[in-house]
Amino acid sequence: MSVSYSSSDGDEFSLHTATNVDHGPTDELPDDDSFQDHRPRLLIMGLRRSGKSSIRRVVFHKLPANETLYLRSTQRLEKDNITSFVNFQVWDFPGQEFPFNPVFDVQEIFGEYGALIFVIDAQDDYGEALARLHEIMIHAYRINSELAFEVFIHKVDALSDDYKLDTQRNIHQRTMDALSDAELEIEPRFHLTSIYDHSIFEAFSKVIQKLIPQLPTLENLLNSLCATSGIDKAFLFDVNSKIYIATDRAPVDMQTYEICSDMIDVIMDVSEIYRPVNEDAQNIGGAAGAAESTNSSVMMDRADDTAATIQLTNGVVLALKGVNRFLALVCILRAENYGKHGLLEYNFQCFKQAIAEVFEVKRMSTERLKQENLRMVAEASTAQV
Ligand SMILES: Nc1nc2c(ncn2[C@@H]2O[C@H](COP(=O)(O)OP(=O)(O)OP(=O)(O)O)[C@@H](O)[C@H]2O)c(=O)[nH]1
Repeated sequence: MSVSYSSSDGDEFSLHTATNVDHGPTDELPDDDSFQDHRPRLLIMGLRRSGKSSIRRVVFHKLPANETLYLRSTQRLEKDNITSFVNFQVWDFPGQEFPFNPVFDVQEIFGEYGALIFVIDAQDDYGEALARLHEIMIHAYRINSELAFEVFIHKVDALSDDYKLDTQRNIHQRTMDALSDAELEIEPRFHLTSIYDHSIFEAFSKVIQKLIPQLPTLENLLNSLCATSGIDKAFLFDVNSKIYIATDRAPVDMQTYEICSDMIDVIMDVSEIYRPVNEDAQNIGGAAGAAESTNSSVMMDRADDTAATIQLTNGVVLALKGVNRFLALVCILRAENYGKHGLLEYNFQCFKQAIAEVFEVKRMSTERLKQENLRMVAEASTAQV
């Protein structure tokens, strides 16, 4: 296997880790609090010990899966602001609380655009969890019919393939029966997940994709890129979380996804080792912070110029290209197609430019919305005077 890296700004390795407790504001969205509260929201709910905090820590905080054994039970609502190509919030709701208790403001919890992820421990008797799921869905739908409902049938790592499918079928059937009894036309999605493999990242990818209005445009761009460059499969990854936000139309098979996702880890690890010495010096303080923080994340500063290729012994080439601070394209292609390097590079630059334009349109519409809000507030206060 051969590995090569390049970066046009002179850094040989420009991917590196950084600590970022709140994941920080971005240039892409205005960062005043009133505005951030309207980020799309992922609500994670489920019974106690079903695995909610483990999922949040593994996906968004890079906690190794086996360290979740030592997590304490969540006592109060925990919120993460995730800053990436789109900003969103993740709310971890304590398992012992019922969200429709009068102490909670249900409008605040369920009123925002986003998804409700309900986690069911598939290793346990899930009767009680199902009853809770149905109750929450029925109530939440009446508050916000736009909410997407996602059911994670979790901890499936210890289950046989047959048992997994039986469990999924059973949970699906019972849920659809409960919804039809309540005369609601909700279409929840069901995902088999575990923090011990890539399934949890794949499930989150699907959840997030549903919340991205630009998804069809991104998919079309990826389709064109693959068709014109001889690429067999391409994923557009959010590098921090390893969630893929879009892929081309070729079916996703787990092995391809895993190898592309692992490539990001390999490049991160190698670039961490070979990070320039002066960056090490700057980051000594940061390293101490990283040890204390559970919320360290991997950032691709200056990553728009990052490129890496890995050639496997079977002739397949994995290519990674940084698209912007948050996104990287990882694709699989045959060695003979990778040989047409100029064509590939040209097409990739066109792709990158198109992505920048897609997000620029979004930034401008967000900016316009913000100006409109400010104008309305100003008008209201003038009217009061
Ligand atoms: N085998 C297996 N165990 C898991 C998985 N995910 C989480 N766990 C374990 O499940 C236990 C409970 O996980 P938590 O994340 O604390 O559960 P929680 O739902 O946040 O619990 P509360 O905070 O009490 O609501 C921990 O021991 C985790 O290691 C998984 O995918 N597979």
